[in-house]
Amino acid sequence: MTTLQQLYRSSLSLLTDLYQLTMAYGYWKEGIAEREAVFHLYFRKAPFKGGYTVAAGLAHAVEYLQQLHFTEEDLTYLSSLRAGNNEPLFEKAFLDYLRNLRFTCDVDAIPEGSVVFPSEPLIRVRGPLLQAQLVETPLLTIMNFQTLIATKAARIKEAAKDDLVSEFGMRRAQGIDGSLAAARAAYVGGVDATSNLLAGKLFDIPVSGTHAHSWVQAFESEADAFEAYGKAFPHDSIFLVDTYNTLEGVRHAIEVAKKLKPTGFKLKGIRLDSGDLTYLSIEARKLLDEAGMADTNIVASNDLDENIVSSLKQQGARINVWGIGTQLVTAYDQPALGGVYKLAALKQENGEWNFTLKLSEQLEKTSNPGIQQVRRYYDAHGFVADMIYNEAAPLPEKVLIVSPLDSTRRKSVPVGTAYKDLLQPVLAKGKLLHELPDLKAIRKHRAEEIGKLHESIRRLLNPHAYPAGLEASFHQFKTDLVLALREKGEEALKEQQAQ
Ligand SMILES: Nc1ncnc2c1ncn2[C@@H]1O[C@H](COP(=O)(O)OP(=O)(O)OP(=O)(O)O)[C@@H](O)[C@H]1O
Ligand SMILES: O=P(O)(O)OC[C@H]1O[C@H](OP(=O)(O)OP(=O)(O)O)[C@H](O)[C@@H]1O
Ligand SMILES: O=C(O)c1cccnc1
Repeated sequence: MTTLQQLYRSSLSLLTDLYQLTMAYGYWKEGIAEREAVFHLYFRKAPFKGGYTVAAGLAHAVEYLQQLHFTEEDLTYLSSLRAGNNEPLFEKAFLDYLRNLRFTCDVDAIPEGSVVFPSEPLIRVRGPLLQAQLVETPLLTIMNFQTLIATKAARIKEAAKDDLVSEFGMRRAQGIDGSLAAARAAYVGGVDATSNLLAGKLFDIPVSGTHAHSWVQAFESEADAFEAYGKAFPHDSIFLVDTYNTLEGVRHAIEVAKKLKPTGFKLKGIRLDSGDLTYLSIEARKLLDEAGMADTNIVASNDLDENIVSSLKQQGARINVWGIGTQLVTAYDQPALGGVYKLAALKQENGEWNFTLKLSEQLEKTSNPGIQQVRRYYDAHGFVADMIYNEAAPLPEKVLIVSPLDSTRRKSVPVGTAYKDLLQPVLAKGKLLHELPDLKAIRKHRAEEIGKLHESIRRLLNPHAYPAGLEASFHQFKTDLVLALREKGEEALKEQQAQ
């Protein structure tokens, strides 16, 4: 059973918006359900005002697509839905069509853990219009959240550098799935462990933890509480020292560690959870070092995020393990990625492609037409530029990349620069082409990818913009299409006004 099925039930096919089903019904009635279509999933802006984004969620997206089928229970529910006139919303023959429906599209995707930039398709779905449309909402649910959290985690790891980071967020997460998906995505993004046991089991993530204030409160004294915990966990104790007075707490931890030492006890760490974390960690470090406990870790928690971690490190805090919850799993400062899934090409009856786009007054909201691919140029130092191009059109030899938001910003790439195309085939006619990498491999990939970005793009505050844009002839094609559509709109308006 896949992890999604373990978590929920055999069919997730109703986990979508009603309008996906009403459009599916409409396509079916129009006789265009099987028309070949191409959709792309992409986002418009890097989250957290950052310079890069970490793609995550693909394994779950693929699991979802592969399980797509409507069970009898699903169909019974759909048959119970009523239209305005109280007739069934969907006719029976359509439900019979859904009963036999399986996902048979081609899916190309950028591997999980890759760094990605606005407008780049993370997933491209090509196949029957009805199917490719139907999966919009769940694909977005999965990819938007995991990509957001993986990016937040990467930023936290950027701040924490070589220190260990543990994800502590379950209690503050957006519901049950929020906590599990966040734990997975945070691990993709670079945190080292989670306190969430089910996430540990399902996704094979290392689990770690300390104890709560209630443990200390449950005993006569703080020292009694530490001693009891120490006896139960002689090799794994991290004492939370701030229930009453932090530095007193550190002294009690040291006394207990000394008392239990003859039994083989070794204090793994102390945790600070309030107060001035710089001052307290420096003082705690002194006390521990004086007691010959230089390898006892100092863990900190308390509403931390990448900015506070960065600042604490700059202030000289002696913390070497970070427990991060709320800010990470809720992506507190930007709780949604805003990824979208747009139709970009549809085969006509004559077999030719019609490249389509969604117009918008805002340039950044006008979608890209065509069958898109992302080409990443790189040199010995790392990534140089990304170019989105239309696979269905010839590529000029001389590469010129145009910013999608400002066509006066252009970058030319010398002929012969090394490149790779980022979208890779994952499903062919709905069948998995090869096993997807496990989380450890995804993490390794993420670390390598971030390592290939220039420092100025990695920095947390006001990063430099990585050059990513549209191939110049593709940009021109899009501009012409936008102008033609606008003209058509204006003519229609004039006709309407003349009537
Ligand atoms: N030296 C520091 N520099 C910057 N931020 C810090 C520093 N020390 C702690 N913080 C952060 O300041 C924020 C505010 O902490 P706050 O004072 O509300 O907590 P507290 O009162 O010490 O703890 P609690 O309310 O849990 O008892 C927290 O996000 C904490 O991580
Ligand atoms: O602060 P976060 O990054 O979310 O990390 C998780 C928090 O959860 C626990 O707190 P608890 O539930 O006892 O609440 P409190 O410490 O905020 O009072 C723990 O002591 C951390 O402070
Ligand atoms: O193990 C911990 O210290 C922990 C776990 C969850 C939330 N806060 C702390």
